[in-house]
Amino acid sequence: MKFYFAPMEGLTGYIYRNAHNIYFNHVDKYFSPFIVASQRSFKTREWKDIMPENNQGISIIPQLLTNHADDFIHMSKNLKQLGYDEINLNLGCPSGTVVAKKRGAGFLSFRDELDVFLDEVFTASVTKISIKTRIGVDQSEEFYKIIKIFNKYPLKELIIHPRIQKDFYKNKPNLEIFKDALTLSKNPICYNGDIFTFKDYRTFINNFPEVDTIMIGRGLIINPGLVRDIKNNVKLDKNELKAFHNQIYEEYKNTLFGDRNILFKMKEIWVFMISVFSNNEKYAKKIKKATKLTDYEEAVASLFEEQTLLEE
Ligand SMILES: Cc1cc2nc3c(=O)[nH]c(=O)nc-3n(C[C@H](O)[C@H](O)[C@H](O)COP(=O)(O)O)c2cc1C
Repeated sequence: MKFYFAPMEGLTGYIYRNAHNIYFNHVDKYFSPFIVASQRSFKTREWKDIMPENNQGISIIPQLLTNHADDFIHMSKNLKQLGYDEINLNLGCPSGTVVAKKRGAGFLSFRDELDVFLDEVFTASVTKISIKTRIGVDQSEEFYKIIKIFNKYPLKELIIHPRIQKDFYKNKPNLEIFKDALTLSKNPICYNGDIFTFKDYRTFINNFPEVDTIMIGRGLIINPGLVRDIKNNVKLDKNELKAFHNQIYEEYKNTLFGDRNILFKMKEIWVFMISVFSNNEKYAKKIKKATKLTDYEEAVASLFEEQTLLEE
């Protein structure tokens, strides 16, 4: 089984990825949070995230968000120059502002335009292209039309998060549609969605033994050792989690300016990671309320000292 770390805007930037790769070296590929493609060169933040020096020893696939073939091709060329030979297209982002611009999952409603877009980017053939997609915008059945378009092109991989845009993260992944995708797709498939525990993984793989690639997002932010647990049955340890946390925190302190920015990044991780701890509510509140680094450090230290990690 291959495991991918899902792209997560605001969370899985290069600082997080590097720390994860040092402490939990069991993920086959990381995907960068999306970069909005355009004719410009990279913004500083984007550049830092994908520059090879900041991703040494990490297998990373950059992701682009756009509905303009010219922009996709332009940025693909820039990425190729940096050594990337695969680019992932984001057709899954459900956010209102992204969808309103016909991007991400919003592009799935404009199937003729999507077809023309793919025709142009595959004709240009700058790098290999994989797609990360939802199964539709308003209804799951849209997927049967969408897959016909994907099947016209030689994708490196089709990563399916079987929710519709309107679901955001509510409801359950639609495994009926996913099952059909496995038979209908001419391209290799990777599954993504709601694998939070070893048990979730087992249940999924019992139902879909033919799947050989799984992408995990929130489950890995909650428990960064989840893939190791699945592969080797080694549980997350509090000391290594603390060391992992400290590495990320120190790096943010070294690269970001001002307590506010550092705390903002750390709090985003804790929204998820707090769930591996027992009795976490009180600590979650303290971390959320922290406005100074010292308050934050105190809250985190007491959490690690006073609570244990939950098993599942
Ligand atoms: C905070 C957040 C940021 C995300 N950013 C991206 C992104 O930049 N690109 C993308 O394709 N998906 C993004 N996603 C979606 C995840 O990659 C993934 O598809 C989704 O969380 C479902 O997988 P999971 O159930 O394993 O978390 C994001 C999700 C969250 C919650």
